[in-house]
Amino acid sequence: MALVLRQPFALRLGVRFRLVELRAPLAAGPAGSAHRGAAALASCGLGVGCRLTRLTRLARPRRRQVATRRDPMEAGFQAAANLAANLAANLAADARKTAEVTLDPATARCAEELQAALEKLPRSLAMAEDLTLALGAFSRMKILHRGLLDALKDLPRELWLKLGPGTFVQAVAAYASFQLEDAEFNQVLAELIVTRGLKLRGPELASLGFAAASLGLGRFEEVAPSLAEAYGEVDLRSLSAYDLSRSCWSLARLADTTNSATAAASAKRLGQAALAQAKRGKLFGLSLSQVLWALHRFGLEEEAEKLWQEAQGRAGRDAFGEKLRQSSGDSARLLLRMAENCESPGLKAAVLNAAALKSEPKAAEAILRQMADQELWTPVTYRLADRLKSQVQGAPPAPGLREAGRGSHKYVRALYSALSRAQPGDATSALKALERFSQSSPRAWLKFGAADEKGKVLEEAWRSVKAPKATALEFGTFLGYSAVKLARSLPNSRVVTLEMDPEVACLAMNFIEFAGLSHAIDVRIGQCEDLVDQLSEELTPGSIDVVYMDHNQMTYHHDLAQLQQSRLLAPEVLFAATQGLKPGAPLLLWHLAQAQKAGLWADVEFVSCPDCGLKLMEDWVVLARGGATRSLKRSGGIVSPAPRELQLLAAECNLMRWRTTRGLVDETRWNQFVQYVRRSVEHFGLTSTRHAWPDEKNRVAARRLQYTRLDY
Ligand SMILES: C[S@@+](CC[C@H](N)C(=O)[O-])C[C@H]1O[C@@H](n2cnc3c(N)ncnc32)[C@H](O)[C@@H]1O
Repeated sequence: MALVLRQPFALRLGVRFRLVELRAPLAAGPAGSAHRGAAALASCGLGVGCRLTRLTRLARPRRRQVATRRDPMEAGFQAAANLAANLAANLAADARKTAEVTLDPATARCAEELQAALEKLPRSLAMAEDLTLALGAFSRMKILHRGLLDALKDLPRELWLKLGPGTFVQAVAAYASFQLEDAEFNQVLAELIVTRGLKLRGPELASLGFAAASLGLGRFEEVAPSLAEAYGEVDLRSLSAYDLSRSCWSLARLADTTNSATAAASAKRLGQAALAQAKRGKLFGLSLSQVLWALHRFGLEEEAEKLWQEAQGRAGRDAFGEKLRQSSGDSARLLLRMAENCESPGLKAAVLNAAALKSEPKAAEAILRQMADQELWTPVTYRLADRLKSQVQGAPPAPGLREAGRGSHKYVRALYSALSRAQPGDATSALKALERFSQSSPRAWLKFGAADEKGKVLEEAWRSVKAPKATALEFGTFLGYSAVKLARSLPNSRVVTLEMDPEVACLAMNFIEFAGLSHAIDVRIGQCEDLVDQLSEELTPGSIDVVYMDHNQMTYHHDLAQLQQSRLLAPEVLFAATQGLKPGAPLLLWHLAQAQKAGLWADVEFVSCPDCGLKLMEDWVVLARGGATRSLKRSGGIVSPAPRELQLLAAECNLMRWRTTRGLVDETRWNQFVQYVRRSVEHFGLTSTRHAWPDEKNRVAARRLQYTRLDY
């Protein structure tokens, strides 16, 4: 059965895989009996029975009965798969810490045993079930196992069709959690979803829909209608708030939201069920923001408003972020509401300052008065009051609050450190103060992609832009450090900068006002993908002269493709991105190199620099200049998909990003990992084109480092 693509090929690059890292629940795979697994593994002669004793003792007994395989090879694979499930179960049960499981030699041995068994094992239904079990376990442990992924991809179609519905969903969900961009296999999965039919229980349907949306299967015409219909039939009372919200989100990602009555009707039902959950106090934060986002996409504004009224007391940052993006007109009112939930006085004052910055003068005056009553004026408020010629008597007296307050987050402390050390209106001293804060201790370190040597390379490139009144678009504002650098490097420019975290965006607005650049820098709150859609309605085609990306390396190439299709880019656009090697954006490197060969970019550079002042850490700044012979907007149809090795490498880079958030990757491991990324991309002809190291010896030493992989 051939599935029809919903979009022309040229548009396919724009299909998104966003939110998976943030929102993907780790696929819930089945788990077999630990004891059976141990016995089977011992009996098949792989020689690890004794090691298993320790591991199985840690595991919680699992209820699911798994038939023991007769064939010794099958039994060995089953045992290894059970072992993987036990390792993951220990993790889930909190019996062991993430670090232990990821770095544990037992995990490495289990991965090797699976690989060894896979190489010899004939494909059968039993094998496919065990494969699903093992892949689900590795997905939950956030460890990539290439052999398992390859085996899943190569499973014969008849086995896919024989898998029970639950196992099928688990297999697709586990695969999707790795975010591979394999268009060919996606087509196979899309076809299977449609062919097999969707008679599933509610939670299974939620998992499958989420996996399909994460993989971008909505591009295949039949997938969205099938899922929409299935959502329409399922008993929504069986869904938790979590499953309801991801179902709603998935449907909006998969379906053509402007032209599908079935999908809109299912979205409405899901929205009503979400409202019921909100009334019980069960829908908040990210889940709430997903439903709001989806209802808005379907044009179900009344439903979205009812839901917001019900749930806003428990909204959290994500939902406020989404609401702020949707209602640009009353952003000040929303920020005032958000400020009520800020515990630290420093953050509260910063959010109120941001509300005043977003208000008309009369409303801003009222906010300043409210802040004075609460003694929340900061140096930023004094600057703003000056600009507005406010009549309000500030409190505390000038210069105002310069301490973030006890228990404040590092980012808030960083802002206040700048407010207390730098000169108001002096961008250079403000930037220096942030740098000093970041360097003051390892715990204070902040990720500024445009600092140090990389900063010099970027500033030099920005200064070379010839457009007299350039418009620059930045992805990832954070505290506004690079936005200020951009605005300084491009005199008379307008910088639009995109930030998904509303509190962080408020801190940035404060920093920018303090640096005296509010007139030049416009901070927009929301997911960049949605904000770019909004910008393309607002700006004239060809109006963006500079793009700078420093947000999520996994999506750089999609975000660039979206910009190209939006026609917003000027023909001579300068595209710049940092973190090309750390954690790595192999797919962006591939796409740019391919597009340059196709004559879409006049010039592409990968500049090797030390990362953020760290001596042996290599990173690449990516620069691409327009002005080529072919129109940039056509690149989607010309650039060939990245080879599988690079797709897998991109997934590994993403897992390293995740491990960093768990404190699993120290500086030494990062130094080694980036060299592994460098060697891997060099196999595909992607090499650095120039070096900007203050000390060449360090670059040479860094390039000798070897990495022991955490993935398999
Ligand atoms: C490394 S920081 C940016 C640093 C900043 N450019 C600088 O040097 O000052 C990345 C920022 O991107 C934001 N971000 C990540 N993904 C995003 C997305 N999809 N849309 C908007 N912002 C995003 C994060 O919240 C974070 O604040």
